[in-house]
Amino acid sequence: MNDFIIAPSILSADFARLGEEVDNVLEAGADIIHFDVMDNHYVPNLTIGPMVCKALRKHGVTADIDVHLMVKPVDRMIGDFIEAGASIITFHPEASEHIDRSLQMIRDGGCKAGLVFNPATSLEHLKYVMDKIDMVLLMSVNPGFGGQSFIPGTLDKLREARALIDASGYDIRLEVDGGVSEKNIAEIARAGADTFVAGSAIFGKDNYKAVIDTMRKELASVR
Ligand SMILES: O=C(CO)[C@H](O)[C@H](O)COP(=O)(O)O
Ligand SMILES: [Fe+2]
Repeated sequence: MNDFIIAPSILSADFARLGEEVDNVLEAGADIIHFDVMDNHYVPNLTIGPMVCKALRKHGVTADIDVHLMVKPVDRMIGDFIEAGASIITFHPEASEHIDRSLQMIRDGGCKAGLVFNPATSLEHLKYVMDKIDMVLLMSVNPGFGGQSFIPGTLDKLREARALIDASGYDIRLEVDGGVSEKNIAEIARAGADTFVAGSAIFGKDNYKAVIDTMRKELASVR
């Protein structure tokens, strides 16, 4: 995998041509696929579930599928997404009664596990589960919709999360999700992120490769 990972969010893809959209964005240079699951309960929107993940695998997608669960309760969906071929499963601490157990379920199922922090959610939980996570995902918008603006306070929070991860000594990726584009990706990387979710910035353009190439060029100026 690249040092920096670009993870297009299929939330902004054309759902009527999803397999083709995923093929195209991977062909254009994306590293992994970000898969947003919303339940109209934990967040005020409704998207796609494990059947769609399974269908993408059946379609021939071999890239990692990064499943971002915005559902409450979360445990039942963890099992279903493991079975559906997810590679990474992240969830919000507010959506689990037993965070440690939910993380363990994900790893026991052979997937990488991560916790997602909303813009106003403290990173406090992290220190108790550093040995059980592979990914920290910081939301840079309030979850539920694509196409929102990046919340600038996320940069300080990224620096805080980066310091905690580095001090832990564990191999944990730091992902950022919401309002990421070729315009701000370098600044976000300088704050400590290494994995970048981008939905509208990529799928909103005609030429996915041109956007991803520009993002890589911007990232190359950081490290
Ligand atoms: O989790 C999400 C929203 O809850 C999406 O992944 C995120 O919003 C990506 O979309 P965009 O890049 O357009 O902001
Ligand atoms: Fe997401």
